[in-house]
Amino acid sequence: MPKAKKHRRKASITSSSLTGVPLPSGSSSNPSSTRTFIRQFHVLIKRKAQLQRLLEEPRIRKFDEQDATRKELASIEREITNLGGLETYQRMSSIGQGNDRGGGSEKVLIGWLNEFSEPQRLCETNGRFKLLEVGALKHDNYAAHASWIDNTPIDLHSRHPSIKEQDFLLLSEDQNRSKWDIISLSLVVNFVPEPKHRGRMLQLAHTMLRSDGYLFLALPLPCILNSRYMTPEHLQDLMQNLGFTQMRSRWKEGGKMAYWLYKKTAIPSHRNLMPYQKKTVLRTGNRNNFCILL
Ligand SMILES: C[S@@+](CC[C@H](N)C(=O)[O-])C[C@H]1O[C@@H](n2cnc3c(N)ncnc32)[C@H](O)[C@@H]1O
Repeated sequence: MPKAKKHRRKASITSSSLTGVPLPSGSSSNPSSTRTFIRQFHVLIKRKAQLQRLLEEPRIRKFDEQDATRKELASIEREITNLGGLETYQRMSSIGQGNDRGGGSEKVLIGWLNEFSEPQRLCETNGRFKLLEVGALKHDNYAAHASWIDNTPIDLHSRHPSIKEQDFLLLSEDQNRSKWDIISLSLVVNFVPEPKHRGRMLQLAHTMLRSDGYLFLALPLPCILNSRYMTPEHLQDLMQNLGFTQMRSRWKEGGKMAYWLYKKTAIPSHRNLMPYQKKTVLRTGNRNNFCILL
C-alpha cells in the first residue's frame, strides 16, 4: 500500500526552529526577548519588501511562481500581524533600547551640540534649531531643550498626537529643501528593509539640511562591525561622497550602538558613486547582510 503523503506546514521564517530562540510573548520586557522580537520583526519586514519587489519584476511571469510569491507574502503579513505589527514593534523598541542604551540617543546628540557650543551661539541670536526627528517613539525627547531646539517628530506610525504620521521617504523634496538645521536618523536607516531606500534616506537628508546643518545617525553596532557589506571605513567613504563631513563618532568594541554626527558640506565635484551602487563583499565568514546602496 502506498504511504500517505505527510503534509507539513511551512515553518515561519522567524520560528524558533530557524532562529534557535524561543518566540517572546509580545508583552515581555525581558531584554533578551525584546531583542529577539526586534530581530524577528526586521527579518519579516525585509522578506516582505523582497517579495513585494519580486511581484513587481516582470521576470516572474509564470502564474504558479507569482501565486507562490503572493501566498508567501500573505503568510509574512499574517506573521507581522500576529506579532502585533508596527505598534508592538515600537513598544518593544522603546523598552529594549532603553535597556540597551540607558536612555535615548538624544543625549548623545545634545552632548555633541554642546561640545560645539551651539546652544550658547543660538542664545546670542535668539535662534532655535529646527530639528526633524525621524522615527520618533516619544513626542518629548527634546522637551528639556525647547529653548534652543524646535523639534518636529515624525514616524510611520504615530504614538502621540504631537508626532506627525509621515514617511520620511515621501516628504516633498521641494518643500523641505535646505529647511532643517538638524535631522536625526536614530535606528531608522537599519529599519528600512531595502538597501537602496537606506541610501535614498541619506541623500534626502542631505537635500533637506541647510548648508552646515547636522545629520545625527545611530545604528546597531553589528551593522558596521559584523556586516559582509559594510565597515566603518566604507560608511565613512559613502558619507563623504554624499557630501557629509564626520564631526564626531562613538562606539566601543562589545557595545550595542554606534553614533555619528555629520555636517552637510558640498557634494564633492569628482565623486564616484560606483562603489556604492551594488553589493560588494568586504568581509567573509558568519556575518549579517546590512548594506546601504545608492
Ligand atoms: C527602532 S525605532 C527607533 C526609534 C528611536 N528613533 C530610537 O532611536 O530609539 C524605528 C522607528 O523608525 C520609524 N521609521 C522607519 N522608517 C521610517 C520612515 N521612512 N519614515 C518615518 N519613520 C520611519 C519606525 O516606524 C520606528 O518607529
